[in-house]
Amino acid sequence: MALKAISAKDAASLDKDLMEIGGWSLDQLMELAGLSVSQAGKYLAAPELQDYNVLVVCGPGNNGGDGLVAARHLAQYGYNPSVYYPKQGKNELYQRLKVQLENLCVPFITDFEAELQKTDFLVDAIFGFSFGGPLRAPFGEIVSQIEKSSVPVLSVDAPSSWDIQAGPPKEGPGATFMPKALISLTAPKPCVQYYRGRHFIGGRFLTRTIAEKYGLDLPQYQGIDQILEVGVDAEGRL
Ligand SMILES: NC(=O)C1=CN([C@@H]2O[C@H](COP(=O)(O)OP(=O)(O)OC[C@H]3O[C@@H](n4cnc5c(N)ncnc54)[C@H](O)[C@@H]3O)[C@@H](O)[C@H]2O)[C@@H](O)CC1
Ligand SMILES: [K+]
Repeated sequence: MALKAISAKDAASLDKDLMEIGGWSLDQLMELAGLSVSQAGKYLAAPELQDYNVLVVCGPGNNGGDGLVAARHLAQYGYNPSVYYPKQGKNELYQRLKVQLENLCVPFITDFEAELQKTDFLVDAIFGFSFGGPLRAPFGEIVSQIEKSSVPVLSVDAPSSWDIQAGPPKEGPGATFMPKALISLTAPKPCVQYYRGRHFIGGRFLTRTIAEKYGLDLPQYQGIDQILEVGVDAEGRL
């Protein structure tokens, strides 16, 4: 199935349209985005829920917010998530998501290296479509550690450290980062052409009018599913 990509600028503008014209709140969009991430995680993880450790690494923006929501759903499904959130977003929405996780006894860990050793699966919710420029501390070190580990990774919206347009950096942290799975939200970002792995689409809130405005395809989600698996062929086409 072919799905057109959306630039970072259009993705930000589409979000604004959903909220300013479409009647959505950020909480709602983030909830559906995070729900999709959790469904992709469940799809990829082992069926033995109880002993399955999932480490959700969250960045300071809304990509990190999607990770916080996903961690909550994974906990409710019966997985054993923990959250690494080294630069915590200050706004009220992130604070509330954090309280929700604390009430489910989901740990916020500080020793990332030790946690990486015991995790079965990692959700990369560090940066999404607003990432730009070289990685600032502490994220260069975090991405390097993820890159070096053999833990399977699900990246949310984009592999963190990749330029949204131009893909993986030529050198330094992230240059060899290739997550096992990627879930694009609303529409794939242009960097997906450099991606090789399992690819899902999620964020089931696109309307026909908005899809037409941005020249996007409406993903053909099946039934009640919040995600759809889409391929990437040998030439990088979706
Ligand atoms: N319509 C959609 O598809 C929706 C998307 N959402 C999510 O929102 C994301 C975009 O969120 P944001 O715009 O908040 O941005 P991001 O979460 O992509 O990143 C912004 C944060 O990263 C920091 N940052 C950027 N470049 C950096 C660098 N080089 N080194 C260190 N820090 C850096 C910025 O200072 C800022 O704090 C999407 O990718 C998606 O995951 C959802 O939450 C809501 C709906
Ligand atoms: K990401």
